Amino acid sequence: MSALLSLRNVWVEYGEKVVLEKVNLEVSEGAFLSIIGPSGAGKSSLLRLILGQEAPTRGQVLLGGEPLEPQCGPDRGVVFQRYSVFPHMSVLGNVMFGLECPAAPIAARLFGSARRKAMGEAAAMLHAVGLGDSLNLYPAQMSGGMQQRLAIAQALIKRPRILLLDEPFGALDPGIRADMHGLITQLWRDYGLTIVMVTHDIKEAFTLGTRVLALDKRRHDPHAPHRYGATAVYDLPLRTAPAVVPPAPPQPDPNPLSAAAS
Ligand SMILES: Nc1ncnc2c1ncn2[C@@H]1O[C@H](COP(=O)(O)OP(=O)(O)OP(=O)(O)O)[C@@H](O)[C@H]1O
Repeated sequence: MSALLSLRNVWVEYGEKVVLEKVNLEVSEGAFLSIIGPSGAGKSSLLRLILGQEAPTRGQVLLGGEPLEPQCGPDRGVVFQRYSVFPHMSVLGNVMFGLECPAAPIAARLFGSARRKAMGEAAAMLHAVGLGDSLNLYPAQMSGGMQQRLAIAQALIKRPRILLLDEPFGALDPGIRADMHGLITQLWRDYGLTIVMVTHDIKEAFTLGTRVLALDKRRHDPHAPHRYGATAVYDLPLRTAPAVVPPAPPQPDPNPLSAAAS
């Protein structure tokens, strides 16, 4: 099977500082790739390349066999550790924005049946992430775990081909983190997602991932630490299904739009 995402001899350099060198990576559709490595190894830089926020200084990044567009498109969704939701919008508004903005780029608002359809779609996605009863709340009224559920819904509503997670659960308490592991596993299965996740938590990397990639420097120059960059030092295939047992799916609200209409 051909790879959904390919990195071919990718380098990231800032002036004389080499952050990543000779990174070669093929990620097949449906994979859950965890990326680990010491602080400063270039894990977030790698995600920014896949997101299209940055271009490699050498090499190529291909999505579906095509060179990546130089900006983030709807084919890539991303969830950061925090602050990725709009604080001035309700939960439903946050997710609808992802549908309204591309469909009506000037007003960022749909009307009539198109709006009702978008509302139904956004409400269904919020049910899937366990926020079906919170459509009218604002982010400030929600816990960190709920905000991350919202960030995931916001990323998934555009049906990305690949979901990028940058330390998505790093700021959460252990219990909430375990719930989120169940949720992301459930969504990965239900939506047939391809996921690339950066984490500092090695247990999390091995529990969730079907494959773990470790970035680190192979060569060091003690007199010029910036001279060599990190690369993939280990690439461990684990299994085809993650070890986490997903929780029972949330019960859908029989009439999700009634809460949203108020
Ligand atoms: N715009 C930039 N200009 C110069 N150096 C940069 C820039 N962006 C990142 N770097 C450097 O690239 C290196 C890798 O940073 P990056 O954030 O990708 O590492 P990381 O592995 O994600 O680290 P952490 O685990 O601490 O989040 C760091 O040394 C950082 O200082």
